[in-house]
Amino acid sequence: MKSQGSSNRNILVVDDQVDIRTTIQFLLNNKGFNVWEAESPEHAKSIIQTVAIDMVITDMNFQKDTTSGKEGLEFVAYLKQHHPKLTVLVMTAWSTVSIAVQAMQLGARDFIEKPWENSDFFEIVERQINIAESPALALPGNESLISSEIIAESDSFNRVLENVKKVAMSHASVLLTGENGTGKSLLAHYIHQCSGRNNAPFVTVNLGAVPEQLFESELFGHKRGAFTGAIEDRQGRVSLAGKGSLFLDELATTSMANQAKLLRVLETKEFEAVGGTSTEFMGCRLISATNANLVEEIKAQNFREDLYYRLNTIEINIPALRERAEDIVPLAHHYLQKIGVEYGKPELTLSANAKDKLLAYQWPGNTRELKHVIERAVIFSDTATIESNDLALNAESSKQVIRNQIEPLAKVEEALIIQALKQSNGNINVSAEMLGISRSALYRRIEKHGVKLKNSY
Ligand SMILES: Nc1ncnc2c1ncn2[C@@H]1O[C@H](COP(=O)(O)OP(=O)(O)OP(=O)(O)O)[C@@H](O)[C@H]1O
Repeated sequence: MKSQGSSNRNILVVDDQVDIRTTIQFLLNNKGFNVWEAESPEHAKSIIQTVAIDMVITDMNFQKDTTSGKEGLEFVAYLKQHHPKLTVLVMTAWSTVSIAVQAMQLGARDFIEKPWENSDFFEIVERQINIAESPALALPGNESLISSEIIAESDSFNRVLENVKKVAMSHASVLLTGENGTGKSLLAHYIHQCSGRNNAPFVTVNLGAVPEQLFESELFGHKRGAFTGAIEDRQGRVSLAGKGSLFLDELATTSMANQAKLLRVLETKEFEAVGGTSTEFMGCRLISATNANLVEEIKAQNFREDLYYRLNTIEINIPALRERAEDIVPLAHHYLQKIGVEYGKPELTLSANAKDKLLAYQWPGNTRELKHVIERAVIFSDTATIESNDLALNAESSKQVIRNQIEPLAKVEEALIIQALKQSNGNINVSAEMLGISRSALYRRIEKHGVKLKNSY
């Protein structure tokens, strides 16, 4: 059955419930689309044979009392195989979002949660129609710029990239997990660039660096005079992100009280600036990252389970660098080339011994640490080849510490932090750089170990 809109774009709605089909038909006709209806995947297949359909929006369960999504998944796989250019959106209940994730792995572009807000529903449809009509929207120059900066040789990191590209097109909240320096921020940016939101801002909030009492103001903004120090109106990050992506880095550092505030906004999609009276709509997509084990943090009652489920529609774990040894030398070459050019030494190479040393090291600071090691080596190298001695690493002793557990790891960590602070005369930026971790990660550890910050060391 077809109902006419004013445009020539055809959307096929597949659902066994007539009221759902009617609601969508009404909504999309109003926006100018022609809507075709099918009550089953079989019916839909016959329509697709005869009509030039632009988009399929399909339910995942077609038999009474089934919730497995099996029929829907088979239908998505069929569409991907026989009509690979067709844009497919799936509809799922909030509790079965995992089915939507499987559907996206099979080729669906995005999902719509039932029950939906009409504005959200239309926004998702419109974004995917725009991407289908103008693929450049999804893959502008920036995408290739960032992807050329991402080194991926190992199977495990390539799998991460595959998943990242698949989820980028959807509106799903993504949680990136992995140790410090594994590339979570880089991939968050990449998700944004590969998404249909890439013409809108990508805004980062490093939650580890936001003082507890300024959390609301940082995220939602404040009005002049709202609190001592609020000398003028300030726009929050959520509103700065607009319809783009908001990247919440160091998520686990958020206090329970602020987690509750964040959750409330995510549930209602509405927020007010501190001291403000008007309600604003949250239109951005959320990408978050943490190096903590949130399941453990939930058990320890440090993290809200309901917030975790709001943020981790799709969770992607980035393996530590030592678990993907194939990436180590290509990454080292990448940085050697890049940093070599910056320092006027473009011809530098790595000796075989240097490569062995890089491969033997454990990389607790992951790719960030590797980058710093190469930078140091470039600065100090006097010859065209970087030898193992030029790398300020001691693979043997680093293994020794892990093998013998000479000191509890926490003690070693504390001692290293104090040493870095002493050497940098208390400068947090320099210390973080020396330790190969972010500023906020350093602050967190300083707090954990109770290290006293002094003006001079
Ligand atoms: N696969 C990669 N290819 C090239 N560079 C990478 C890759 N992964 C990470 N990097 C680089 O390593 C550095 C650290 O990465 P990034 O800041 O994204 O890590 P992170 O996991 O967000 O760290 P943290 O948890 O400390 O915030 C950055 O300079 C980033 O560009």
